[in-house]
Amino acid sequence: MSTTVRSYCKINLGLAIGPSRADGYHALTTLYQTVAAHDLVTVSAAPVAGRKRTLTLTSNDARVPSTATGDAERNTAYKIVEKTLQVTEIAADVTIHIEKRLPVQGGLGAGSANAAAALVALERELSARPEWAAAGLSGPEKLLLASEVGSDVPLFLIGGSVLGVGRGEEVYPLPDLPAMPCVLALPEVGVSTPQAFRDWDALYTLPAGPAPGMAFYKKLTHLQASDKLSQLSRALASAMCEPHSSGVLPVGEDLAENPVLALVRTGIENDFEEVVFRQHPSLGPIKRILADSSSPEQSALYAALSGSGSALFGLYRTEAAAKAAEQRLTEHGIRSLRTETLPRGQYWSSMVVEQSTPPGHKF
Ligand SMILES: C[C@](O)(CO)[C@H](O)COP(=O)(O)OP(=O)(O)OC[C@H]1O[C@@H](n2ccc(N)nc2=O)[C@H](O)[C@@H]1O
Ligand SMILES: Nc1ncnc2c1ncn2[C@@H]1O[C@H](COP(=O)(O)OP(=O)(O)OP(=O)(O)O)[C@@H](O)[C@H]1O
Repeated sequence: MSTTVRSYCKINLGLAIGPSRADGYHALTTLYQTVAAHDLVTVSAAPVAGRKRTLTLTSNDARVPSTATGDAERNTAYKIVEKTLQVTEIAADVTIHIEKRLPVQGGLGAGSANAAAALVALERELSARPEWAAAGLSGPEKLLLASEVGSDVPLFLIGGSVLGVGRGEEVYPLPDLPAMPCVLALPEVGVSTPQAFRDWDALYTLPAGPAPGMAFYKKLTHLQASDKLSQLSRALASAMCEPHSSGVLPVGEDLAENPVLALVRTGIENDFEEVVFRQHPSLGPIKRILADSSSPEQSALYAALSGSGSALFGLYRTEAAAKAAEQRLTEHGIRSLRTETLPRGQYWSSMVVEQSTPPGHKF
């Protein structure tokens, strides 16, 4: 048997970084949105005699930790499959293949999505065998395993528009924003997420003891940092509620698009831009290319860095505007991907590509 699923990626519509926590993570608030661009993850599982299980991981991309590169244990998909087999006490030979189409270290959560996709595919493999069918994990158990693999993994077990708080792993499904044309700009540079958080701390944390040149440091107190999180939460809540509130829509604005317009009007920002655009000066101009057009109707409704980057995205009102943005990026020699945001229903209904059974197999 083998099951292939689409491993969709995400963008962040606003990301506020809060105080660093005792466990080394940072509190954050973000609105995740799943996007149709994807990798493909194939899992096959076969029973083994005895209790010894084997796990093999292959990929078409040498940058993905795999059995061939000798560090498969670092791979998010490997980790979640291993944890699931341990918890369910299932002895199986499992192979995972990741066909990478999305960038590595792109801020699109592609590696995190691979873990959620591997879990979905593994579940389907297990449920197809009578001897394993009863061993399934509950929804909360799956979210817990996902959060142990990475802060960005649980969102992919929800899909659509998702509120992320805590260190990003505490996720709540939000009413879906309408599907919109989206262009991803994929610069050649990779950005390390831990390094981007360290750069944030370096910018906003005063060094211990008296130091000359203190004026160069900005201090974000614990209180101010917490307030940044609350500000974004308030902006998200009011924007999501706007179509139902007593607010009067400005003339000419489409009600269906209104939550996105309302979000943009609240001034959502990605805090990572402040540090990542300094470290990688080529990225700021790409945001302007995504955002601006000579004709106002072709400008992006919103453009920003995704997560810690290096990918950036633009959201557009029409396919024509998205195509024009793609064209502008091509003219500047920047790789891009034209796609669309993916509401929760479509995320789940289009996830499974195929499930095959070996000849002669009986359910
Ligand atoms: C930047 C985002 O992509 C936004 O969506 C995520 O916060 C990153 O999520 P992720 O890649 O799943 O991150 P994890 O694998 O959990 O953490 C990688 C490293 O990033 C840092 N990290 C991550 C999340 C967080 N809220 N605070 C942090 O400081 C920590 O140094 C951690 O060791
Ligand atoms: N399944 C995977 N695919 C790609 N990289 C992986 C995977 N599992 C672990 N990694 C490691 O994780 C690192 C980050 O890769 P990933 O593609 O998840 O970054 P990202 O898109 O920036 O994610 P995020 O938005 O969560 O920060 C890679 O450099 C790689 O060594």
